Amino acid sequence: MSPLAGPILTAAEIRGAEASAMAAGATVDSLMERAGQQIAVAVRRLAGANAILVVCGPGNNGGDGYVAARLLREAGLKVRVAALAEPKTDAAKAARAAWPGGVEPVADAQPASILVDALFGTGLARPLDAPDVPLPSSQRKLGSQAASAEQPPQETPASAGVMARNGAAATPITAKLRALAQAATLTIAIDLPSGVTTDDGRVLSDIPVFDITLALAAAKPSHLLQPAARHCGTIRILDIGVATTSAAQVLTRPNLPPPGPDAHKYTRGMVAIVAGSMPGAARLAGIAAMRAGAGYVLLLADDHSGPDALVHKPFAPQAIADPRIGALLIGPGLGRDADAVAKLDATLVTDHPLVIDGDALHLLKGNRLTTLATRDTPLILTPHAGEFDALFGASDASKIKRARAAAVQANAVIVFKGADTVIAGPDGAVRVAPGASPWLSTAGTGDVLAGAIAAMLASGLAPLEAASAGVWLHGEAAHRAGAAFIADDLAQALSAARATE
Ligand SMILES: NC(=O)C1=CN([C@@H]2O[C@H](COP(=O)(O)OP(=O)(O)OC[C@H]3O[C@@H](n4cnc5c(N)ncnc54)[C@H](OP(=O)(O)O)[C@@H]3O)[C@@H](O)[C@H]2O)[C@@H](O)CC1
Ligand SMILES: Nc1ncnc2c1ncn2[C@@H]1O[C@H](COP(=O)(O)OP(=O)(O)O)[C@@H](O)[C@H]1O
Ligand SMILES: [K+]
Repeated sequence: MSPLAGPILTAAEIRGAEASAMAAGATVDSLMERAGQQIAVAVRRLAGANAILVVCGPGNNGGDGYVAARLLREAGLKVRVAALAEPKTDAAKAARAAWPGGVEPVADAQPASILVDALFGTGLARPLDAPDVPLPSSQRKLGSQAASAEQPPQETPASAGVMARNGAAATPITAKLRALAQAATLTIAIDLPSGVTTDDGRVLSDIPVFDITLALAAAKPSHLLQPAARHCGTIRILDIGVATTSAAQVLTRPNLPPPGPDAHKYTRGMVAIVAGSMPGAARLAGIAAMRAGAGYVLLLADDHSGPDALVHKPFAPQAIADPRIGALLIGPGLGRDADAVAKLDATLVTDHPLVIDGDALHLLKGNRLTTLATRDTPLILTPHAGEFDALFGASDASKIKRARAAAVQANAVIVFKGADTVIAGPDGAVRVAPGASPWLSTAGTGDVLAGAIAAMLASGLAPLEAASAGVWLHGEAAHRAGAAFIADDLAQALSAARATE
């Protein structure tokens, strides 16, 4: 059981990885047995001596549930199984046959302190209450081990079940799942919470928020993309012997060594920031750049407020021509007037590595974006959802797909911000940031991020690494800043975030 990290695989990619494992000698049954073993070990650790209810669906996610239930029972735990429908796959049928206890219809299942959701995983195809799934044909083997579990099930007429075959009014699956979850002290989803898509972070049904999700083999996009990610709770990855690789990775702590003994301010990186009609935003970015570790930050603004360490100069084409500039940031508080346009156009003709944020992103629409894409020097764009839609068009596609397409279009690294920030490069590399603090939803935090990224770019990191390091530092600073912080506090907290080894 390892923390959320490593590659992020779509449903098709995980099926490909599974196929490779099978080409190398594994079988669906052996993979399912291994998955069930790992789940049983994890659940046992989490459940203690508490009674467990495993709810199983008709596919291989349900199969994993039957295997885990059998192994947990063999380990002496009180386990009951409830099924939504008879297993459909051969492996799930075999797993069901090997489960020696009874099987209750989910609709009738009494709760247990530990709820294990093995209804659907990567095969979920539609909202939970949409399909006509029949009840298990053999109801249950009462008098078996099930009777010794906490709150053993009572006999219930078949007509009372979810999606009863006689067409009687059905209890919606989601309502039942919510009720079972509410009555449990710990809820554990196998692979994915049932009711979320695998690839794009959508939640198809009104499902509960789980305490823990045990992701099999690797993270999937919906473990990270909102709103699905918030239904996962704490995510742990289980190694089930399937090798996984992907161009998409969970964002992790960057390797940022402290300055060497021979460092000087220019070797640590010089950031220049173009200020505009709201100089406070550019100032915040400047403070953030300094606290993220830049050696020299130049604020191209007419006013002189802010910390003394921040060097001020009025904006002028010769000021941005300084060859020592390692990254030039434009956008925070720039405005969209003629002055802003002139500053942006002067900036775009330099050959400095660029970070473009905020208002400047709106001004890129059309020709400027097309021209920018032909530029060879490093470029990072940091849109929030509104800026992204304005620049690249709105779409229902997954945030990862959209960020990748935008990166190709702009020939730039895209930092698509939000509660689930996605960083994408034109070569298809993707990093997705997990667990951002919702307290970041306050004005000015994007300016702080832009400053942190500019500092990383000026330090010499490649654009994808610079953007990733900036997003990580920003997230770490937010956790350190705690609750109800303001953007100034966040910028301040970057120093401590940068100091972590
Ligand atoms: N990755 C690995 O290496 C390994 C993965 N393993 C496990 O396999 C899981 C994927 O299994 P899976 O492909 O069988 O899909 P799963 O999620 O069980 O559901 C598919 C079934 O549900 C049905 N169905 C779909 N939506 C529905 C709905 N709303 N309501 C009702 N029914 C619905 C669908 O029916 P159909 O659409 O075909 O009519 C089909 O019958 C994966 O998450 C992991 O747990 C391990 O066992 C081995 C190693
Ligand atoms: N609900 C949220 N949860 C986590 N992070 C968030 C949330 N809302 C915003 N953020 C983060 O806060 C920052 C806000 O940036 P932005 O929208 O540009 O704000 P501003 O323009 O006011 O500086 C981004 O880094 C974004 O990823
Ligand atoms: K599940």
